[in-house]
Amino acid sequence: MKGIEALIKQNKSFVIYRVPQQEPVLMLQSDGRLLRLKELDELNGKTGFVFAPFQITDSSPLMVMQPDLVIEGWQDISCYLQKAVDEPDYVKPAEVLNDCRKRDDFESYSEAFSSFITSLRENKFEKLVLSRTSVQPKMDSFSLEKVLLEACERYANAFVYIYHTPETGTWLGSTPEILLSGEKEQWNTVALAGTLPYKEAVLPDAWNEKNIREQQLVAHYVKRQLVAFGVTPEENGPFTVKAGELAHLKSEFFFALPEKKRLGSLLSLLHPTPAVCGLPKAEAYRFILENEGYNRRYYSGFMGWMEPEGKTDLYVNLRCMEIGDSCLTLYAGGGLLPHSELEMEWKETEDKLETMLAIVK
Ligand SMILES: C=C(O[C@H]1C=CC=C(C(=O)O)[C@@H]1O)C(=O)O
Repeated sequence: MKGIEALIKQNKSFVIYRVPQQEPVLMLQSDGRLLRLKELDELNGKTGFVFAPFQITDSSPLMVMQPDLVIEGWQDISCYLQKAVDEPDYVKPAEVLNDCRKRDDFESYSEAFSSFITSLRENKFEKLVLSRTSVQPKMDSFSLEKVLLEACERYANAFVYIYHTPETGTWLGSTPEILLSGEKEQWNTVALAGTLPYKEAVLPDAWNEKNIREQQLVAHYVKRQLVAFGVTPEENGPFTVKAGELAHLKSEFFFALPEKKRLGSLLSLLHPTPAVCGLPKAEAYRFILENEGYNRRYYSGFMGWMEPEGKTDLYVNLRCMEIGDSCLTLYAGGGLLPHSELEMEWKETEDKLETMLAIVK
């Protein structure tokens, strides 16, 4: 079925997402006039589907969709998509914003790696996350619906989504990392970091010091930011979790939120966590923007439904790709510490890219 492609051709602003253990939801804003915000704080008091970049710019705006159509469950979503194919009301073709992003070879990764590692070894940073892309040709047989269903099936514990607006282009991903989730008095976030291949259904029990330290830095940061927001979290972990063919270390934080109208302010304290950026935060953020050598756009941003007086499910945009006309741009990164080694870090990005590669092959 070509329903999702039809919606994109009609340049509709929509998202289909599936929170783990929940029914999928399709949301569409038919007037296409989504909120475009300049700062995360502007999310305070807002309700809608948020799509936030790593860095807010004119070409990667912070979008909030306020849908006028919401459909739950595969069956009803499929019926709607079928109707979209038949719809004669063709609006205007979607502009191809960025077909193929670059910087996906080992050479440019190793150049960036050496500037990152030099700064780490000079003790300018405790941790830095270096990321890259991998550009893949889009096969004629490529079907967004098939890829989306495959992602939902394979990655039962992930937040899976496809998102399209004229401003952002089309993105699809399957992420294991909660940024902020909850309702009423029960809220939670996580510190997810450290990566090992998950082989033959056996979770690793021996993590090396580098992985433990990487995750610890994220956990300490998350706790600090929550406390700075006036929240006292209960901490659980770290323990090993599975995410596709990978294992990570995860700590969970549970807390009550007295000021639900200030979710945007809490998000600006949390984002970007050292799972995608580094420490110290402001300096690491600047360093990445200046030295990584490409534009992350929405990779390592966050997305999901936000509703201060209802239920919120926001996830970090990892294990994702940008869908162009002829290419797919896949994204992945990994945390570097002063002792990180080039080949091992490259291999880790390859393993992470496999999450998306496995469903588009
Ligand atoms: C930055 C990514 O993963 C983060 C989440 C889990 C483990 C990570 C790591 O081991 O480096 C990263 O912090 C990515 O998938 O692109």
